[in-house]
Amino acid sequence: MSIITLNNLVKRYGNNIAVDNVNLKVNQGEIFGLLGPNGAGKSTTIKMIMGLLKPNAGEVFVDKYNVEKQNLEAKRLLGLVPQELAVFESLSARENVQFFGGLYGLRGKELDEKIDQALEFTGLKDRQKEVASKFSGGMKRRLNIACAIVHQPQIIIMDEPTVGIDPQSRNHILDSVRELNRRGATIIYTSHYMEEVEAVCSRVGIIDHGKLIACGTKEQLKEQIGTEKKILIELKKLNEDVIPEIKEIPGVVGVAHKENKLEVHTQNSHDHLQDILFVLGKWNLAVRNIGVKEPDLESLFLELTGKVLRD
Ligand SMILES: Nc1ncnc2c1ncn2[C@@H]1O[C@H](COP(=O)(O)OP(=O)(O)OP(=O)(O)O)[C@@H](O)[C@H]1O
Repeated sequence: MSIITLNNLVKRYGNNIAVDNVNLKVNQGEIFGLLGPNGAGKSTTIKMIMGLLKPNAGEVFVDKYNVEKQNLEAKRLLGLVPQELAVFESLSARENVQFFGGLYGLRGKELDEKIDQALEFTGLKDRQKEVASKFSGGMKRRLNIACAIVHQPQIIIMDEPTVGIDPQSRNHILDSVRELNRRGATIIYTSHYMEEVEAVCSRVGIIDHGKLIACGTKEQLKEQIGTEKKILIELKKLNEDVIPEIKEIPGVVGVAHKENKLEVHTQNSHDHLQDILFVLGKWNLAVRNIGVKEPDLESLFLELTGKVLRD
């Protein structure tokens, strides 16, 4: 069941079209990744989902609510972790979370309990009394998350939550994305880091110049372009006579070799490893090492847009 629906969504800034007729459904309970380079239109899309920005055309539904017309009802279901830190430097961690909890209408004992849970969840409970200005970049990012989830929303939108932080905080954030999802939240996660999206998201939309150019599970996306998988095999000793027989295995599209190493290119949709090992065994060729290089979203992006994802 879809919990967020974008219908023909358009946003222009003067002549620049930031979001270009995007149609998208995000399913309840999934971690949906919105992947695209800087300036692709990710933040603009998120702002329209949150009702912070009015589209030029099209509409957004959050659950059954039209975001423009039933903004309050929709907002109650949403929590936004914005790209720019939205914490008050002069307030303590606890006071920050308290402020945001208050905005969502939490009061008294319920507010206190939910603040405790949000601080605990983001690993900031021990530092709750310290002012945010003393925090490292990674801790501020975690506080940003605590503020966004204090009201325990059904849907959490994270806009590039790991930009400019150390690897430890990054891993902490990625773990918390998985944990929030395990506890039932639907997550939209935007990033221009392919590895992060691959690591945490169940489905991915790829956006470039405001257009959603591909959407599906990671496996579907990779199959869509039919990128080859490479199987790298190191043998004790290579007998080149085996190569024509490996080439005959259905789905094998090419074999390269150097010294005692074979590089077998196969179609991604088939699993050929067993067949290749069978042929090598038949020729009594001992295998020292095997590695499989899967196609990744980076190669898909390159194929779809003709450019690399990284800036
Ligand atoms: N307030 C604004 N006024 C004019 N143009 C804008 C404004 N906000 C965004 N844009 C433009 O709209 C396009 C999409 O920007 P957006 O911030 O949505 O991209 P993004 O994918 O989130 O990239 P980033 O990761 O850099 O934030 C860009 O060309 C950007 O320059």
